[in-house]
Amino acid sequence: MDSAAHTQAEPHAQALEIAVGVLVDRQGRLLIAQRRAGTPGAGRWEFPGGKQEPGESMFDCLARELDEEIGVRGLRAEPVIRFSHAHGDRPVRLHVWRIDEWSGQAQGREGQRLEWVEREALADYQLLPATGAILHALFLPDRYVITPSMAAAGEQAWWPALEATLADGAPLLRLRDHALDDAAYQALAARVLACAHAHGARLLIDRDSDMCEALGADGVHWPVARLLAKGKRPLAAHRLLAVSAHSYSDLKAATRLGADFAVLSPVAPTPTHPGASPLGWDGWNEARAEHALPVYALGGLGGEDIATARAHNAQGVAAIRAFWRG
Ligand SMILES: Nc1nc2c([nH]c(=O)n2[C@@H]2O[C@H](COP(=O)(O)OP(=O)(O)OP(=O)(O)O)[C@@H](O)[C@H]2O)c(=O)[nH]1
Ligand SMILES: [Mg+2]
Repeated sequence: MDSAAHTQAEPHAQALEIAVGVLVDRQGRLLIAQRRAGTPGAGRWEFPGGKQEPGESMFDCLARELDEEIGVRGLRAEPVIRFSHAHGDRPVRLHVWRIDEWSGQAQGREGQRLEWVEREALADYQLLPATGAILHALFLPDRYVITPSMAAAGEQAWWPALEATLADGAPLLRLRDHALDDAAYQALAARVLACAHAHGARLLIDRDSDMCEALGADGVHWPVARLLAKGKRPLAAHRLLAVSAHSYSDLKAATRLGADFAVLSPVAPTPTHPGASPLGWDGWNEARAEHALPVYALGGLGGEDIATARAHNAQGVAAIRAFWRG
């Protein structure tokens, strides 16, 4: 079993527990702080936060650290993601919150520099490793829509359903149609992309990165085996690389090879994959573990499962039928 292997190989018990707070102001800018000389990662930029003290809950730790480091209190905070990664000689487990309301004016109380930065401008800063996972978790939606094949739905019905799905507020889509050859898929994807962008939605395609570039699509979605065969991230950093995973080791490979997010399935039985045995939430938890990337739960789930999914450290729910307005 993957999960047993992981417990033996990576003893998370030794990880330092860290609360991290991302303050977001009314203009959508994020607060970053520069690590001081003499601390690990000096000079790099981070989101404020720090180590849990004995007897303290993670939220109390967040509140204390933000008060100590930047002088803000009265946090209204939403959990965003929890993940572990090796930082220096010790693994750290980051518990990340998004904070939209607080009292007091943020100031560097330990002599550190602070800056309010627009998301797009963060690329100009030397951030701590794994900040990418935090940013994706902050800005990816809680639903990921996978399109049904056009042949199954019928072309007449498919296009109005796409429009209705987009109008319903589907910010992220994957165009899944394995029956089409590359030329037909590319022609379809060009049209779908225009619709998606007209609604401010992003579209990932199932094909190679050259097609993604040629179309100007927002990224690609691959099975993990395809990424393993490629051996490295196939895309520029500004495009999204999504990966389909079914186990702890799939997610580990996806993380190592630079995926931006993953979809882990199946949670529950689903008619589209009748042979697959469901993970259930316990199995999902074990496989999701604390990989440093956002992971959607997929398989027999819908909008009503988003809260449960988020409580299991999921980014949200991915679905075909539940989100398609066909
Ligand atoms: N605050 C923060 N720490 C992070 C992030 N990412 C990340 O790997 N870390 C790591 O998590 C640990 C945070 O501990 P810290 O040095 O801030 O601890 P602290 O505030 O309690 O400081 P202290 O040890 O001076 O009391 C560091 O090893 C840091 O490199 C992040 O985005 N924000
Ligand atoms: Mg700190």
